[in-house]
Amino acid sequence: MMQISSILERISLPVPVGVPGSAVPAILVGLFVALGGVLFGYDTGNINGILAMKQFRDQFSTGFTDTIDGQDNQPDFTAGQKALIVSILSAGTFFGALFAAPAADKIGRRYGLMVSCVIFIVGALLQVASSTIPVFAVGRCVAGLGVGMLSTLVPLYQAETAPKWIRGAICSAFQFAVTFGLFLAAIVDNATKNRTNSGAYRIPLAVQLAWAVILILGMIALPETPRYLIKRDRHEDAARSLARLRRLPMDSRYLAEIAEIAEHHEHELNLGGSSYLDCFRGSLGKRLMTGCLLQAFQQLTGINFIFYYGTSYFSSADMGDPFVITMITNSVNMLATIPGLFMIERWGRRPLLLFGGIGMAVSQFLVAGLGTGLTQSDATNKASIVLICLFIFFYACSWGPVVWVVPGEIFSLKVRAKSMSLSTASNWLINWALAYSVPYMVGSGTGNLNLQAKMFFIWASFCLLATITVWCLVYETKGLSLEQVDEMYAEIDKAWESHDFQAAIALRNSQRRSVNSQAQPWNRHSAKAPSYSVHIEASPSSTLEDTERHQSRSSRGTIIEQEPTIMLRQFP
Ligand SMILES: OC[C@H]1O[C@](O)(CO)[C@@H](O)[C@@H]1O
Repeated sequence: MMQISSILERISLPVPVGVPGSAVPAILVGLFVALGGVLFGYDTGNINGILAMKQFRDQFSTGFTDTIDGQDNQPDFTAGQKALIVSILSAGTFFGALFAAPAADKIGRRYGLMVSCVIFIVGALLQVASSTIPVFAVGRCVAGLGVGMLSTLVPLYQAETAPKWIRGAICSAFQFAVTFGLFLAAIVDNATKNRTNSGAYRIPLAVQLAWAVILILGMIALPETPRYLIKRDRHEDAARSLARLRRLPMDSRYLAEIAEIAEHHEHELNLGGSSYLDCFRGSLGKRLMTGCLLQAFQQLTGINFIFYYGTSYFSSADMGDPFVITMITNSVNMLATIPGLFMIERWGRRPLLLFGGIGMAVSQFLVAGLGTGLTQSDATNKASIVLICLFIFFYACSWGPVVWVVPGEIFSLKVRAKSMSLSTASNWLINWALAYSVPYMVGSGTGNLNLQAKMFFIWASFCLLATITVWCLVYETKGLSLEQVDEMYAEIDKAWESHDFQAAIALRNSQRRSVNSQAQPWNRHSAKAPSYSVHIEASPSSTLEDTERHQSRSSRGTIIEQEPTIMLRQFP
């Protein structure tokens, strides 16, 4: 950890001028918890290879046989058994995502993450120990609960600890970890598949325990998020946590950020409650719709058609060695996430989603056109594979990561965990529905639609719909603090005008920087670390008008904000 920290110190990060403290601890913390993404990717990815392993089929088959690799009467699973084994995980993840909110609000983001890992470990152990389908399925469902919780809690933890100027990249690291997990699962499955004992499937299943144990051990040392601590009225602990994350002394005047967050939270609570019902009201409802639609459309892009069913699709379409193609698609997926980490901070969330949506739609329309309009040849197959890789590229640098970033940024602290968990649950719901129905849509034979390459017309159309949704609903959150995002939703009615708010904030920040550069650090000579209590100069019934008292608007609608009256009172 120390070494990574000194390496990062040497890498010259383009830290904005005037940002106090160091970003390194928060970056390391954000990257570390992204390990939850490896668990996610590995767990969802390894079943593909395990189901195909001879040792696994011999052990778990209940008597159904099939012709496999040219050999008759091989033990196998019925379609129903396969559907159960594969989709039971998504059922667990869906409920896990929903359960994450009460856990995050009651015991905290940090303990919530630890509990998710413990649940995951129980599920993984059940799978390793199992020798029948029912026990294996229960193990997958329990592990799914853990993965579902993690997929809500990791982006939540990252969003609440990251400095605003690099929050997008840090939260995107979660998706990079997911793709790395998928890639690793393919490699481990391939490495053990020819073993002649139960190690063939038990080793890949046991490997996932390692990620969970490492995550728990790390979480023991990491801080709770300052925003959760504020939510629980533990302002002094919040200041301590922020001081650790920004490497600031406890007497730094920059810890006044705590008071700003607390004041803002108080203000938001005065505007309305924090129940599940409140998540659906007013601008919070609009934000929930944004989060849920983004997560749902991420699955409707058809990405898991490639990652869950790609192997069988490529072999049935006779496109070459399916294992090689799977390795290629996995590598493109992982590598193309890297430019996404930079683009999200350079371009912003909205342009990147629009770019990715259009790119995915065009490439998939072309795959569909090639697959249905022309007679299949070696050349058309190769062209299809290139276009599928292009689709994965557009997905991996945009919709893959951004969809985990935006929900972490758009919700008010009071309902953040609840709204994020509902958004994430939408992702898993559609994931499950597609995992279940796609085999019937592509498959041939009675009862199946035999759509084959026509499937890509469906995915491409969803990509177009997704792009329109982004245009109408997604506000640009790049560079804003989570509290400024709330202000933006209060001020700006139309998503496509959110850019104006960005410009106003940029102006305000540059004015602040010039003031800060002349100011003396608050309480610089204090020998003892002070304790804080937040004193807000507003009546309990304060509403939006209080905020507006501190703001004046120019005739063109630009907000010019004067400093709010926030006092950090020092305990004796
Ligand atoms: O990278 C592909 C993977 O990314 C996800 O969409 C999550 O963001 C998974 O459902 C998918 O398997």
